[in-house]
Amino acid sequence: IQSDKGADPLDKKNMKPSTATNPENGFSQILRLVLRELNLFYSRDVNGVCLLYDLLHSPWLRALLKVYDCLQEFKEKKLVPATTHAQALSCEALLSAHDTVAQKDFEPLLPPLPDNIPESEEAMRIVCLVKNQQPLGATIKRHEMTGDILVARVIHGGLAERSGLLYAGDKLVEVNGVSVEGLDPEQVIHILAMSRGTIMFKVVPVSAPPVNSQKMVYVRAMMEYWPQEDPTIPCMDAGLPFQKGDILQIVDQNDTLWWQARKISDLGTCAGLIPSNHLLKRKQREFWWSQPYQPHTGLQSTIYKEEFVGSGQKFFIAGFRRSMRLCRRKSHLGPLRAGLCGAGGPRSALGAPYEEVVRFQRRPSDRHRLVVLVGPSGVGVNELRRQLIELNPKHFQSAVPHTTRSKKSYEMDGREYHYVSKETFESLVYSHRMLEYGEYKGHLYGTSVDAVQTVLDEGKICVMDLEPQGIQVARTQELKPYVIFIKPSNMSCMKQSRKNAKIITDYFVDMKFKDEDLQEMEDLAQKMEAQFRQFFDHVIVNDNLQDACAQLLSAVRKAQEEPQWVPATWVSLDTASG
Ligand SMILES: Nc1ncnc2c1ncn2[C@@H]1O[C@H](COP(=O)(O)OP(=O)(O)OP(=O)(O)O)[C@@H](O)[C@H]1O
Repeated sequence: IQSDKGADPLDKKNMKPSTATNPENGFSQILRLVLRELNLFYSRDVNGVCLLYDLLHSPWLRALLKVYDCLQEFKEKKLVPATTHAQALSCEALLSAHDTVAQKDFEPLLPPLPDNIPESEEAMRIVCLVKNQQPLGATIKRHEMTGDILVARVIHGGLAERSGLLYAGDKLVEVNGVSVEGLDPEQVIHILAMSRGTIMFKVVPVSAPPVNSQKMVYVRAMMEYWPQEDPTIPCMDAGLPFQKGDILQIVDQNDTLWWQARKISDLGTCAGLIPSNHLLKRKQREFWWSQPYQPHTGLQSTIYKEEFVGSGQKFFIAGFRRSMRLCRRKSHLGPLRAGLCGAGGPRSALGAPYEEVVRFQRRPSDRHRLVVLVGPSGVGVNELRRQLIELNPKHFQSAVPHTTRSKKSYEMDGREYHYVSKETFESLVYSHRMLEYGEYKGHLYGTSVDAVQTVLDEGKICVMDLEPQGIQVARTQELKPYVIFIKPSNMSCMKQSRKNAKIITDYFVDMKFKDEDLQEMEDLAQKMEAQFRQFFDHVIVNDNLQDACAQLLSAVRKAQEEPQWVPATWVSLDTASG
């Protein structure tokens, strides 16, 4: 450190801004003066001054100040173009690029328009389309009275629609010079199929082309649809197959029977035909009545598991008691549920085939969404739930269930259970405040909406496991559940990963999984997925426990922090995200 004892204190007249001509008057100069001032303090050994002195002496700070001075100097210089012809040159380059593009012969060449068009055909339109790998994207039909071949519908995003030259209602006169008069639509399709390259249509335009003024609607498919298996679809090739749970963008609802839609996973493609809400309901009803009545076989399993006995944690995890879990398995078909919730048998009211959905982003100030885990008995739903809560008990919590059995000496009301009378329990059921309930050894057990809300009101994430029949009851605006399906992996993996897994049943302690148990779990998982997948927001395969737990944590975080598709009825317009 250089000391400059005896230097004058900083005086105001030296604090001039930098100039191009005298950079020494700039920041370097100020730094020099500050250093001189510090020197004085330094000599007086004032605390901390050494540090500041070193800092201001550092080469990097000096280098930075030099750069700053240079920039200041540069700012005052006037910018001049590198060449005086720059403008003229750029103009020339642009014109040259234009000429190169204009003179190029682009493929394919369209045929010249016929020059002998009679005057009476003035109202005709000649449309040339170049066939590529894609279908033309239009369907045709024969007019019942006149026999004319008409364009029945133009598919959104298809070649015909993108050309902007063909409209539903246009009358087809010729295809590639061949008159279509008297032909069947199939014969016209044959001509089209035989044509290669360019196709020329001669059409009489529809007097008022339809305008699609409908807004785009998004729906979740609540059932599956296979056009190949539907003989009533107007054009099988134009059909859009979908599965339960697919999110569809409905682009056209002009036809009351057949809508046009795309899957959101495939928005770049041309739309396809799907049955309208009305038509699908009709099909559902017809199918329903054609089925022989089968009492609900249920999802019961013989596997009854271990009660979780909080392995020495300081916190208490509610909702894992054996009675509650066994009751859930045993009596989810109880007369109360079947009668009240309509979720029991196949003859319960038919749901809507499509559910309108919107993108929903939870705001940080909003309550968390309820996290629901669903899975076949023994797959590890409770193990995963327990692990998640153990990871952060301040953030994740179970709801405290209700029971009508009496409290044991070591239990505390509101900790293991809420102990209530049978009348109170039943009034909760009748007022639809029970998400799930059942009977076990003569007592009622269940989880109430209020118990879940208590957890959510504390700013925590409530994690519960539900029988799939209970999902619909939980799907309300107030709980906005995010449903995760826990699925077993294939049999050989399960045999390996569950080698040491123990299950406690009503009658055996520490029972190992048998092959039949694993097979039953797989069958049950398939049934659950086939019946309820439309309600699953996420699926986790529970093979390796740690992986599954990490996936669960990430899914729960996404559910709370990232936009998700939720039923439109859960969200008022102002909170839906684009
Ligand atoms: N990925 C895994 N690897 C090994 N063992 C597992 C795994 N997942 C769960 N287990 C074990 O399998 C057994 C059953 O799991 P768990 O009790 O969580 O089943 P469950 O799905 O909650 O069934 P139920 O709903 O009938 O109680 C437990 O012993 C658990 O520790």
